[in-house]
Amino acid sequence: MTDIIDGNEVAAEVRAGLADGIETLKAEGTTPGLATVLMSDDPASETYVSMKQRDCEEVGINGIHVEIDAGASAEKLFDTIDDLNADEDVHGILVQMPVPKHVDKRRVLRAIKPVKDVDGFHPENVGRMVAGNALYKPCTPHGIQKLLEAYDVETEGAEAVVVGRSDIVGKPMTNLLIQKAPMGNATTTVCHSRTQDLEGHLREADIVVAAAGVPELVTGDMLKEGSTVIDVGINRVDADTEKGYELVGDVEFESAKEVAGKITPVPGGVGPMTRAMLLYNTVKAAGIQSDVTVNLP
Ligand SMILES: Nc1nc(=O)c2c([nH]1)NC[C@@H]1CN(c3ccc(C(=O)N[C@@H](CCC(=O)O)C(=O)O)cc3)C=[N+]21
Repeated sequence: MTDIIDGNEVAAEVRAGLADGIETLKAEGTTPGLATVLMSDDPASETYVSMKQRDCEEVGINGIHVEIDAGASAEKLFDTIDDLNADEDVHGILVQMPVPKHVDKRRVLRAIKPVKDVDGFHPENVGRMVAGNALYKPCTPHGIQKLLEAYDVETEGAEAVVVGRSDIVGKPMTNLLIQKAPMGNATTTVCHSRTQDLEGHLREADIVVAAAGVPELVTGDMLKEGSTVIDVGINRVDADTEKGYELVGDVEFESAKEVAGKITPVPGGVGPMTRAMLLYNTVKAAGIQSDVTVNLP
C-alpha cells in the first residue's frame, strides 16, 4: 500500500513542538514577531501571506503585515525593510516573492538583515547553508527533510533526484541532501529544463523531489517501484470548481501513487510544511536576538 505523506499532520506536530520555545521566550519578556511584506496584486500571493499570518496567530507569534501598492516605488519597499530591520519587536522579515519587475529582487534579498532573514535567502545565509553551517535553513527544503524524517525515509546512501534548480527549492534542497549530516548523505542528481533524459534519471531514483513548476511533469511510468515522491509544485490550473481553478502538483498524483511507496499530495503535502518551518525559523530568530536559549523541535 502506498503511504500518503500527510503534510498537515507533520506541520501540526512542528507547530506543537514550537510551543515550548515560545513559552520560554515569553517568560523572558520576548514575544516572537514575524513581519510579512506583500508588494503584489497576485491573488495566490495574497492567499499564502494570509495563511502565514493565521499560522502566527495560532502559535502565539506576533504577526505584523505590511502591504505596499504594487505600483509604488522600489524605495518605498526598501524604506519599509529598513524600518523592520530596526524594529526590536520584529525578529523575522519575509518579503513575499515575486516582487514587481521594477524592484531589484537581489537588492531586496540583501536588504534584509541576515539575522532576521527567516527565509534564508540573503547571500550570507545561502553561503552559510552551503558551507554546512546554516543559521536558517530555507523553509521548503527544511520542511521536506522533516517530512522524510517523519516517514522514516532513509536519505543516507539513497539515490535522490531533484527536478528543478531554483534558488528557493532546487538548489538548497540539493545542498541539504548532499551534506554529511542527518537527513543528508544522499547521492543527488539535479535535473532541469535542459536535461536530456529525465525519465532515465527518475527511474533510478529512490527519492524524487519535483520542483520544476510544470504541472504534472512527473508521471507514474517514470518512477521506480517503491520510491518516495515529494511534490513541491503548487500550480493553479483552470477548472470548473467554485474557485475557478484547482491545485495540481508537478507530479501526476493518480498514476504516481500506483508506483511510489510514499508520496505527498497537493494540497496538504509540502505547502503546510513550508509554513511550519517559517514559524520554526521565527522562533529561532527570536531566541538569537533576545539571547534566550530555546528548544526547537
Ligand atoms: N519570500 C517568500 N517566501 C516563501 O516561502 C514564499 C514566497 N516568498 N513566495 C511564494 C512561495 C509559495 N509559498 C507557499 C507556501 C505554502 C503554501 C501552502 O501552504 N499551500 C497549501 C494550500 C494552498 C491553497 O489552498 O492555495 C497546501 O499546499 O496544502 C503554498 C505556497 C511560499 N512561498
